[in-house]
Amino acid sequence: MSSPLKTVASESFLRSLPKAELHLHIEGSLEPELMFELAERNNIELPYANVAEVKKAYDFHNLQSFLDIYYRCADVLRTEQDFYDLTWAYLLHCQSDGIVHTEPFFDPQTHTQRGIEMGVVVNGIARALKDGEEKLDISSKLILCFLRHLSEDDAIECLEQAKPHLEHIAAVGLDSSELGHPPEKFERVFKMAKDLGLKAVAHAGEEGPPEYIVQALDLLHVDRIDHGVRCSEDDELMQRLVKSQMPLTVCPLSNVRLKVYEHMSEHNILKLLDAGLNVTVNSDDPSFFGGYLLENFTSLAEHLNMNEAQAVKLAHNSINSSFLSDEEKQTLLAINSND
Ligand SMILES: Nc1ncnc2[nH]cnc12
Ligand SMILES: [Zn+2]
Repeated sequence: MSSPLKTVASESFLRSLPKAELHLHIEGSLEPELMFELAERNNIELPYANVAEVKKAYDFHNLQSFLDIYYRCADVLRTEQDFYDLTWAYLLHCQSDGIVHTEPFFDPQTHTQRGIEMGVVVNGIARALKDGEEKLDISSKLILCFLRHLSEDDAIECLEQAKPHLEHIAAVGLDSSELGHPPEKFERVFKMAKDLGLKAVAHAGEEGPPEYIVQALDLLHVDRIDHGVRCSEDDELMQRLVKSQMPLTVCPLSNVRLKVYEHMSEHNILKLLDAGLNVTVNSDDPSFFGGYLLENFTSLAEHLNMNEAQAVKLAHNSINSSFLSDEEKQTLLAINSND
């Protein structure tokens, strides 16, 4: 039997496992301290007096109550250097958590709608990711997400604006308010993205029903499902996910903070793993949800009695489910087995 990880040693063991992060909104890694720094730099008045007040406001009752604050906070991001600083700060967290590869999301429409050009956003993030590769040995692929509360025509325009920057973009994704905005709304734009050679992912089954997961698979032809935890309500879908080994990028702390589950002890991630699904652990919006990747892992050890074998499997799944080449995956997995 694999030993449980509920010991002081668990954190250093979990840190030492090479891991990939596949579900991280770069705007969701904006720490309140950096938010105040950028507000001052850009002469912006924030609706909060200090960091403590910001943290007090991070008391969410569902996805929408979070998104309302999240989009407001992103207003401090104005220049290429702001996007660089945001991304670099996240990469330093990757380094301390043992993340060897990351595939961050960014939400261009949140910025272009405010008059910030696509190039400012992409170039700032991409420059930091390049430095991450060169200085921290952390590889990366960038994912452009469409905001699903906006129209498909807006998403098509966003894809058009991204065309000069495709050398920096590996995939498209779909995020924001899920209920009432099913994947079928974005069938055309996902087809256009795939025709450009991009991979595809979509948030589905976070707050939305299992049917949204089925639509993401059948209509958007995604390569991964983001969240997907509500798949457990549909036996046929569960069997399909096991058979296809479609990756699910699960975000435990996020799900508890947004009340998908009342408490971590109720989370289904290890049940999905033990049922044979290809699940991974991710932090989603770590600055808003109280923890980066390592804290998501330690929380599973603490509240769900995750054992060593489960932790190793989750870490392997993350690397295997990335958009790296098979050869690159093997190199990272070899670090694992040499430990
Ligand atoms: N958890 C989440 N779900 C949907 N959209 C998001 N944008 C940022 N975080 C998100
Ligand atoms: Zn997300």
